[in-house]
Amino acid sequence: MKRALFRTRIKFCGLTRAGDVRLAGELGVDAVGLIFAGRSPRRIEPQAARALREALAPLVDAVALFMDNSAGEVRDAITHARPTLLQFHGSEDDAFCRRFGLPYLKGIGLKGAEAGLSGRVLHARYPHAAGFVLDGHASGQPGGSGERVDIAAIPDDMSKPYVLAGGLSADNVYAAIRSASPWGVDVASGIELEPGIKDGALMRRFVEEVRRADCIELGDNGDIGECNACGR
Ligand SMILES: O=C(O)c1ccccc1NCC(=O)[C@H](O)[C@H](O)COP(=O)(O)O
Repeated sequence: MKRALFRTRIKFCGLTRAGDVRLAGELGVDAVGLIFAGRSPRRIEPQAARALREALAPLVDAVALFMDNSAGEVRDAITHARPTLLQFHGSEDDAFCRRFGLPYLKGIGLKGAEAGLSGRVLHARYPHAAGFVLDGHASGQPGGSGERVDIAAIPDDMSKPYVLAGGLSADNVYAAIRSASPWGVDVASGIELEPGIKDGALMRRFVEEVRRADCIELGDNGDIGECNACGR
């Protein structure tokens, strides 16, 4: 695949402070994840989400993340956070995920019960998903654990966009993008001091490494060429 002008999307997940949301926007991150899953140490209350939403720059997506929340909880979060995208990480089915009238991503744990599922099966199971978050943890487990995603476990027949997640950091995201060419990358613990408390320097380095990976132009034969923009 020729990657000239390709831009890997970046999602920072589990933000709890308005300053972190502002910095994410300034760094050019595409989406920030606000977590409403009961099992998350990064969980925020819907009322707190309102302030975070107001700190978000224009043209940056707010993603509301759930894991087996009730429909009432999802609606309440939507009212306060006004997300542009939903992300479901539990055993929700397609009918549940689509009933809120917003595009959604389905989180899939690449270990355990969902390991080995083909892209065809995932697309048939979640026909209305806008895309998938392919995560390093076991299915049924919460994300944000820093468990490293196994690139070899990614189904090779994904036709919808997928966001790669699980144990990514500034130290490994370059290699992950180069080997998997995902639509986007998602990170929670790899840019944190502690759950929900992001670190500005780690956030910045993560973005720089994604940009560096995008800068490399791969020819049709997989050869690495020079970046048109910076000549490196
Ligand atoms: O991050 C959480 O606390 C979380 C809890 C419950 C369900 C999903 C959760 N996060 C999902 C994400 O999108 C994370 O960013 C993704 O799992 C990557 O996390 P990490 O390995 O820490 O970078």
